[in-house]
Amino acid sequence: MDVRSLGYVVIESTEPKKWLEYGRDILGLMPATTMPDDGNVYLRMDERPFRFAIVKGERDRLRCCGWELRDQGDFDAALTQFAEAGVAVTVADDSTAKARRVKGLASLQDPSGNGIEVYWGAELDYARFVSPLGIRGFETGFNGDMGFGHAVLPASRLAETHTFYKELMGFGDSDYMHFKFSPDPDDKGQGLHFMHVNNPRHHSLALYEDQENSLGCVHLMVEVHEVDEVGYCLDRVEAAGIPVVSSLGRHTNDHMLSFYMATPTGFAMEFGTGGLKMEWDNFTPTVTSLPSLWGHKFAMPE
Ligand SMILES: Cc1ccc(O)c(O)c1CC[C@@H]1C(=O)CC[C@]2(C)C(=O)CC[C@@H]12
Ligand SMILES: [Fe+2]
Repeated sequence: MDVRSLGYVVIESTEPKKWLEYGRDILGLMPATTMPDDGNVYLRMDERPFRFAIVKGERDRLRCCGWELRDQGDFDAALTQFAEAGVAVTVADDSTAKARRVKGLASLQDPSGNGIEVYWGAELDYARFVSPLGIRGFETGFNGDMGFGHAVLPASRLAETHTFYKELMGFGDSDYMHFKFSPDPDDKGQGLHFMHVNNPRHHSLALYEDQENSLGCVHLMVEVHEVDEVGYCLDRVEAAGIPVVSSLGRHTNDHMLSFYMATPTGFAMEFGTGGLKMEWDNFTPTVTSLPSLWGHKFAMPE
């Protein structure tokens, strides 16, 4: 499978309006102008009609990640591969695909129960992207082909889930880390697989060994072009009294300069700049022992 990018996320929210305010006033995302007035919140960051869809529901959680395929041929081939692997897939009807602004759409789950959508034929929205906070744009590549950023998902079955993305969905390994927060010898710690798809972003997905997470997400990351935009965002977060989950720092593996904040859903949002653009042809996956070169003081996991 040749997954091109992490196209969007769908977030289930008891109060989508909170995400409208958070997305617009803190992140500087643009409320979509071309999406239906269906009570859901759609937020833009580039020429894609939306990157965040927030749908009203019973729970507060990440519902799924939307992974982009190149064309109908790749999409049909993916459906065949899922079927051969015995993975249950629901192919969306036309009106559901239209609601995502794509030509073809299917949904499934990874072995840890994280929601996945695969799609092809993404529509572009050429209504000019204007950040309500004057951000000059987000780092998403040409026509958004680097995806909106990355997602770190909980994986109660880490090894099986990693194999699923690697062997079935064709993701590549970027880096692996292992964390151990307690000296207890019975505590095996937690693994963290960083994985890339077919674009230069260092990782579009990370899988964090985690039994507890009921939010369906550890964090999402968005990237801006300029370091000052990270600083301005940090000022907005502090002024709004939003918890800073991790202080400013620079990651070892992708060189991202970022901080993390709470979102209305409870998982974190990483806001960063300066991530590496990788060439994968001659890349050998790494194992890294430290999350950051400097900074990134995390509020200890609850
Ligand atoms: C280590 C790292 C490299 C690149 C990233 O984009 C990135 O988000 C991270 C940090 C990931 C990781 C996390 O999200 C959950 C809380 C973790 C385990 C920590 O407490 C340190 C590293 C954190
Ligand atoms: Fe991250």
